[in-house]
Amino acid sequence: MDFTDLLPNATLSTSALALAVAFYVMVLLRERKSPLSKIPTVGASGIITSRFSAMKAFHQGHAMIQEGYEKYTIFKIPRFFSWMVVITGREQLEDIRKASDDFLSFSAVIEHAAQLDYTISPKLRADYFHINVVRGPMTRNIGARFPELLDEIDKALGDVMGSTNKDWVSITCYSSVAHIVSRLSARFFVGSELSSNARYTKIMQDYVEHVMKNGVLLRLMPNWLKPYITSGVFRSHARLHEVEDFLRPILSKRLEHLDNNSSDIVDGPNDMLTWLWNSAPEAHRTLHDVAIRMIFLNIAAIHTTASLLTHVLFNLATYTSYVKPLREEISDIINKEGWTKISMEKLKKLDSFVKESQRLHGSEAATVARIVHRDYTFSDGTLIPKGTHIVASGRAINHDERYYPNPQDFQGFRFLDKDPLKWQMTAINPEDLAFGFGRHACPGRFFAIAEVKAIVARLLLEYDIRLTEEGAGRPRNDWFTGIFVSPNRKASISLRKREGREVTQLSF
Ligand code: HEM
Repeated sequence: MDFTDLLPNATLSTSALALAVAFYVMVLLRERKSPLSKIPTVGASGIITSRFSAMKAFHQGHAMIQEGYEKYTIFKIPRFFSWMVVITGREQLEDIRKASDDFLSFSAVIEHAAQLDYTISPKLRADYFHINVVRGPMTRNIGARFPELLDEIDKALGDVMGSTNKDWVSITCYSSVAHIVSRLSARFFVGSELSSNARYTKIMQDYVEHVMKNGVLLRLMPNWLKPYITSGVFRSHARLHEVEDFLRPILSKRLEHLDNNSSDIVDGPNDMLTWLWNSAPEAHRTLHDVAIRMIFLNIAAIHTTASLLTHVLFNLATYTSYVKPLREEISDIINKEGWTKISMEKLKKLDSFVKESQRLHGSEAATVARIVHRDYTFSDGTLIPKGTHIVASGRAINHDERYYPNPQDFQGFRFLDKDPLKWQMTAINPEDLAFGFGRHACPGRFFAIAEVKAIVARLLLEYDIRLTEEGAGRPRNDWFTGIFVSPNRKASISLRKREGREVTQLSF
């Protein structure tokens, strides 16, 4: 072969190399100029090396956030396509609390992370009136509808335990609990017709997986491809139509009783379907609008509550010495006051036990997530450019010795004698970010906590509890994309009706 044959190829390779170098220099200059370059990095910060750190963060993001928390007040970690800026302190949280949505947006985080335009519907973000429904009528009606929740708990526990009520029954904890919570949401949101429908509760239960997992994959695709993949492969439209088919006949019946002047549903059942319809601006009074909001609220409600409840049950089964004092408190209050929302609020030991479970095991590595819509400057002068993801180091704060002595110990009654305004489950507090902070702090927390306490109280009075694999210790948590914590989904607990014996394995 003549050496000159290689020349065109060599010229091509040299041009490609020159282009790559030019691109590298351009990115380098842009990154150097970015205000983010002034913020310390955990992991590598080079253009190429930070990609390796991003890979590490995908598995170990929680450990990197812990490392940054111990060294800095503000830092960044690399994610695959962007930097994640992590704040650690009370002052920065106060800044976030004061900042308007024009600067720091929470809804943009959810829309982006879960690709809601594709996984549910672009109409969802046209109006967020459903958030006010949770803050208003939903929260106001917990007490009035508490007897129905109790009825649903008993039915759902019956599903999980089957007809056997003798000796230890082993249940896969997370899936069983998700089934119970999904039934309760369906009952409170639409009524017993759908809470007893296993297909409906399963669709709602599976929606979280759909938006979280498929949302991650959609983020990697170009926009033109997303509609085809979401519809053809991820079945987004089919799922939505199924929910609409469930809601259509129920809504139609309610629409037979419209107020002539306002087109509000009058005399309808006091539930989410009615509240959503009556709160919707005229342009959003459609089956589609109600269905997509029902789905969104189920996504917000089911996995979060089921995860907390699973942590609580793992802890009851692990730290069994708490069972007796908790049972005594529950019996005492229920005997005096009966089963009401108010009596749940009086269960102070249970409140502390649930909160400690959330603190030690359930807290997310990154909470209070916001996307910067307009360049934003924290009060210490740190400038964060538009488009950046900001989070707070929730888990590291929850495991900080300064706020929680012996933070790695499980102390079920840690919060019992502390100021309830700051330390009861429903309180929002910069030293515990489990329900977020500021204007977007979780509005569903009052419902979630009443629900968790009622399920645990009912369960403790009726059943004994233990780990199925007694010698193995508390089941280890799992991590999703390095920063989202989940209780072990496969682990079992065993329950025994408080009289009788016989062994069965049940799973949902
Ligand atoms: C243990 C259960 C729950 C946990 C741990 C939890 C946690 C959270 C967190 C961390 C946020 C973000 C707050 C922020 O970034 O500042 C949030 C927001 C939200 N949660 Fe919950 N949540 C739970 C249960 C529920 C329930 C039962 C509902 C009822 C529908 C609900 C509805 C919402 C809604 C609508 C938002 C968005 C608020 C907004 O955009 O302003 N959550 N939740």
